[in-house]
Amino acid sequence: MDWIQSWKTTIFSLLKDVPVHFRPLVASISIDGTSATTIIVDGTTGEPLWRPFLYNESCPDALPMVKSIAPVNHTVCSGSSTLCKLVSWWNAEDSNKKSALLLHQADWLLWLLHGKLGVSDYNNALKVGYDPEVDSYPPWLLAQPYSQVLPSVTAPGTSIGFLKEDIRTQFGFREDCVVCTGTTDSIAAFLAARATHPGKAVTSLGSTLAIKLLSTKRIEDARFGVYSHRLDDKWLVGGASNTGGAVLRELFTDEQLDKLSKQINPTEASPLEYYPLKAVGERFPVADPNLAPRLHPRPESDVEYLHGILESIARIEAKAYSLLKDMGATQAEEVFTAGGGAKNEKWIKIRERVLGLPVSRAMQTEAAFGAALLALKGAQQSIN
Ligand SMILES: Nc1ncnc2c1ncn2[C@@H]1O[C@H](COP(=O)(O)OP(=O)(O)O)[C@@H](O)[C@H]1O
Ligand SMILES: O=C(CO)[C@H](O)[C@H](O)COP(=O)(O)O
Repeated sequence: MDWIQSWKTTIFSLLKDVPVHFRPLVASISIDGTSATTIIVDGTTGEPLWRPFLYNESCPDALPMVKSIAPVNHTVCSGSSTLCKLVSWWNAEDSNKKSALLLHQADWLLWLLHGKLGVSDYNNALKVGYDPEVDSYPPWLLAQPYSQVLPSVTAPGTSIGFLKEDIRTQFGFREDCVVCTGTTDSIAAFLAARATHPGKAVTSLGSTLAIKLLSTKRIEDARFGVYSHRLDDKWLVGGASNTGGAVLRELFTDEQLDKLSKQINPTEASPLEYYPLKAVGERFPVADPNLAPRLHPRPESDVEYLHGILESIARIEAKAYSLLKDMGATQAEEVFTAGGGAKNEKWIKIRERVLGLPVSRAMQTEAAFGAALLALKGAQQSIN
């Protein structure tokens, strides 16, 4: 799969999808990307020097070196962190090091639109080691030879520059349309839900299960895959599990999910205990690269099977919130749901029972809505 080409094709086809009469009204653009999806590019041309490292790829070869330089249990101390990907590339590659530049997926796509290489945001940069609290890369990271490839970092939703002239004229966007720094996919989903008070949380039930709880306290512990993203003056505490919709999609079509779910009685607990994963390895609430998927025994009834899987995913979610509480985060009091799983009303009822918290579908379940809110913020800053 040529990921780079497919992402590029997608971004331009999305621009084409904007109705022609709306294009002159677009004041700003921002993008959210999959967190820790990492692209090493040539710092002059922006062309990738290597295939992209996807968010769920692990680079265990780099872990001992990363652990030897980073503080104990820092977020980068996980095989799938952006820093492990960078170190793994750095150790394997002999040429091109001098001209290399690291970008996250959102940074690279935004670059296609604004043309200024080397800009990121403090959400995407968290997993490469950026410290959003002091707003800089830490000294232990800057002391490394590969620190030269790190991008500059600004707050999400900061205007970077105008939409490139050739794109603007080709598609008919306005002259002063600005392109703003973005964020990660699950933070965008949190923003879309418009949850602004500590204690409010968003669970994104997309391909994976990502949890974000608004907290006044920052928590980070790689032993459990827990980290905190900065959200203005507060913290989005949470993590991402490898369980989620991608496992469901391997077993059922979306139509089957819809039909079978309708037959589930959500008030009854399923006795089936699974750990639904697509492959070996879990990140949160247990960080265990060797955790095996558990999807057996499979009952004859598909309704019972799906009930067991949805209930098991809900148990993982409950364990995650309970872990955050034990670690001192602001206590979760309400959970909004985003992503493709948010439309499943029966699952919401199951989760409400298992979590012991009010659970509802977010008003906006698309992460893209959160990215649009960041674009709005950037546009407002440009005007002021
Ligand atoms: N009715 C449903 N109940 C539960 N999950 C669903 C349902 N319909 C779709 N899904 C899941 O939603 C996922 C897609 O959600 P989406 O937010 O688009 O994912 P991504 O994280 O890839 O952007 C699929 O993996 C699919 O299994
Ligand atoms: O698994 C994911 C990719 O779909 C999660 O959304 C992602 O890992 C969450 O990361 P972050 O908390 O940095 O946004």
